[in-house]
Amino acid sequence: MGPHPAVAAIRLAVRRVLHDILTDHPLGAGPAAGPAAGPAAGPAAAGPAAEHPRARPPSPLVLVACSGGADSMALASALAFEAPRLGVRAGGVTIDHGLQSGSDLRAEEVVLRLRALGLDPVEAAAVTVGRAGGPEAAARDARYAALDAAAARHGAAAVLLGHTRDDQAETVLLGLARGSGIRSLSGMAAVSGADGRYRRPFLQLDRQTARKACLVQSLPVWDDPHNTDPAYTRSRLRHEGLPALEKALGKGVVEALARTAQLSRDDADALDSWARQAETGVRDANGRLECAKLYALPPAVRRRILRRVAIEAGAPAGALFARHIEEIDRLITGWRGQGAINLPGRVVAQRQGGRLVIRQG
Ligand SMILES: Nc1ncnc2c1ncn2[C@@H]1O[C@H](COP(=O)(O)OP(=O)(O)OP(=O)(O)O)[C@@H](O)[C@H]1O
Repeated sequence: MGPHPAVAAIRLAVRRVLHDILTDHPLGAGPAAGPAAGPAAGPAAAGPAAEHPRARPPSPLVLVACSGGADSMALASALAFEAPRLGVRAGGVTIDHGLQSGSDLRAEEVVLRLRALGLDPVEAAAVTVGRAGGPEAAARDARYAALDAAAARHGAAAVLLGHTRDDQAETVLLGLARGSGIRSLSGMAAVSGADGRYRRPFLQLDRQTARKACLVQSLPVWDDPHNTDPAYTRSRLRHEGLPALEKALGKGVVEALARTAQLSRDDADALDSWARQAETGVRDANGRLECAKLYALPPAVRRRILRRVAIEAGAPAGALFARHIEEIDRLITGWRGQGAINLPGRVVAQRQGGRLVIRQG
């Protein structure tokens, strides 16, 4: 008898991503690279193949970022199962955000659970969460910095994250509510970070499947109290917003929102590339932006150019909002002699003799 359908689904999702990682990995290691954690697989086996023609390259290491919650425990269990079959080493990292008393003990517990699955290396990393951008953003920044550091320390080829289709739907709704265009509707990418380090195998999988997979494998999971705390926007969306939408629009809404993310991502990528190409055509011989040529572009392309130029001039991307870009845009499309526009990062935009000048003041 095969595994439970939920377990089969999580394993298949992870297997696909491991295949992608092996294809991208410079060593191109596959099953032929030998046992996952055999003597030839560790760092000791590293070294120029030319010096040791018979030495095998080390098999790539894939880490799972695990909070101990159902999604990432399911992910860890599927990685532990699939990795050795594909000649991949599998490890895990849990981050202690230090936001609740006893979080260090919980992190130690997660380490034990990951080791029990057969993962190696496994570590807990403690971080200090700042305040910038609000509690959720600050925790996320600290977490990714620590995951980056762990990946670099262990020479990991990839870090797997347990975001599900439900998380993706929530992210799309949060983007929609920000009102800042299709890039913010495109949610989380299946592959992101430096050199495509972060992979999200469960983006097409629903949260219930991950939970079920933990249940049938008797994996203990930890429910983060933040996930149900109404003080957090995402938690309110998860427990009030999405259920209300499902009630009004039907069960398929989560799937539709996740599909919207993919479609929006493709559209946003295409528009970004159009804007990159169009930018050279709107500059004069001295490299200055010509207002008449900008005017002739579709608004979506023009606004992308304006945003890029403002960031290049020193405006911090996170502080540059749609209303800033609209104001610059009015220098092109609604010109009535208005004065200079102040942007974040002491950047100033003004129109001078048919040219748009954006620079740090
Ligand atoms: N403390 C942590 N340590 C390591 N990885 C984490 C931690 N918190 C989150 N992650 C990673 O980020 C992913 C998304 O986390 P988030 O808390 O947004 O979603 P979640 O649906 O509650 O996930 P989970 O059920 O795994 O906790 C997790 O699945 C995990 O891969």
